[in-house]
Amino acid sequence: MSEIPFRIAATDGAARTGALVFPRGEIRTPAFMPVGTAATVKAMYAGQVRETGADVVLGNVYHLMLRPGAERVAELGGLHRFMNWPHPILTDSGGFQVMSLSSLRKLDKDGVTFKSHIDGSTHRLTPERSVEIQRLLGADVTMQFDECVRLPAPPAEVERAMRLSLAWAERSKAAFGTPQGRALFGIVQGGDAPDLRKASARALVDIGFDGYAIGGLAVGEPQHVMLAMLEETTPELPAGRPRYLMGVGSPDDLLKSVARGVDMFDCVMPTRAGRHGQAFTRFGKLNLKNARHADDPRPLDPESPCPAARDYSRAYLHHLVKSGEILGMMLLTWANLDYYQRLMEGARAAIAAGRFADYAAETTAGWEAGDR
Ligand SMILES: CNc1nc2c(CCNCc3ccccc3)c3nc(N)[nH]c(=O)c3cc2[nH]1
Repeated sequence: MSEIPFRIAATDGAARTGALVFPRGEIRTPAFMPVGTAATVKAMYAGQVRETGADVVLGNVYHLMLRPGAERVAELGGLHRFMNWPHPILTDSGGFQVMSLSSLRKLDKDGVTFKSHIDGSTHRLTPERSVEIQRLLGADVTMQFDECVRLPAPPAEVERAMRLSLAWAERSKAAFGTPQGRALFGIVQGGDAPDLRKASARALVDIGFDGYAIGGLAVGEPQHVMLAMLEETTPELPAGRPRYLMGVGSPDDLLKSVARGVDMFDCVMPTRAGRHGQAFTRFGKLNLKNARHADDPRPLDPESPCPAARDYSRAYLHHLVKSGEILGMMLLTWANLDYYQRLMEGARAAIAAGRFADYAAETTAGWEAGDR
C-alpha cells in the first residue's frame, strides 16, 4: 500500500478534514482541484491558480496523449516543468474523455480504440498504456483506467462496465508498480445500483489502492441519486484513505458531498462558467450577460480578498462579457476559482471546529438570500 500519508486532523459526522502529503507538497482536504485539460487551467497562469489556494491541478491522459504527446512532455521534463506547476498533479486516465470526446471508438475487454477529435488519427488506450502515459507525465496521483457509463443505463450494461473496470483496476495496479512518492487511485463504478456500488468498492479495497475515487456519477443523474450512491459507497471504503468524487460539482454538490465523507473534487464548472460570463459568489450565481448588471457599480463581492471579485464593477464585467473581451473570461475564471477555494477553506475550518452543519446551512442561506 501507499507510503503517501493521509493525515485526518478532525472529523464532524461523516465529514473529514486533513491532508495528503506528497514530496511536491500537501493537498489539504476537503480539496477542490481545478481542471487543467491541455496543461493549462484555462485563462489562468500557474502562479495565479496557486494564489487562489489550489494545492493540486488535474491533467488528462486523453488530451495530452493527442497533443503534444506523452513522450514529448516527458522529454521536456514532465508535466510539472512543462506547465510550470511545481505542486501535486492528478491525472485522469482517459477512458471517460474517450467516451465523451472522441468519435468512432471501439471498446473491447482489453481497452479502447478511438479516433482523435483533433485530427481523426487512430489511437488505443489500455490500462497499461494509460498508466505508462501518467508515468511519462509525472503524475503524483495516477487514476486507474476505467469505463464510465452514462445514466440512465440498463442494469446489465452498468454491471458489465463495473466488472470490466475491476479487471482494469487489477491491470492498472500491476502496471503501476510501487513508485516512490506516487499514489494510484481505484475508481468505484456501479451506476445507480447500490449492490453494484458496494460490490465494486469491496473488490477495489481487496485489490488495495492509495485512494478511492467514486466514478460513474455526475453523468446526468439527479443530485439526490448521486448523494444516495455516496451514502451506499463511502461506508465500504477505508476511513484512513482519501475519497475523490469525480467531476463534481456545484458549490451545493460540494457541501452535500463533504457531509457524506468525500475529500476531493474536480469540476470544469468554475472555469467553464467563468468563460461563459457566470460568476459564483456568496450571494449565489450571477449571469453577467444579464442586462440588469449594465449600470451596477458594485463589484461581485466588496468583501472578497480576490481582486477579480473586489476591484471591478458588475457593469464593467457585463461590458467585457457582452463585448467578448478576453479579460472578461480571465476575471470571472479567477473570481470563480477563488470562490471555490474559499468554499473548501471554510469547510476545512468548520469541520475542525465541529460546526460543518452550521457552515453548510449559513452558506446555503447566503445563496438563497440572493443579490444584495
Ligand atoms: C462531469 N462529470 C463527470 N466527470 C467524470 C470523470 C472525469 C473527471 N474530470 C477529469 C478531468 C481531468 C482533466 C481534464 C478534464 C477532466 C470521470 N473520470 C473517470 N476516469 N471515471 C469516471 O467514472 C468519471 C466520471 C465523471 N463524471
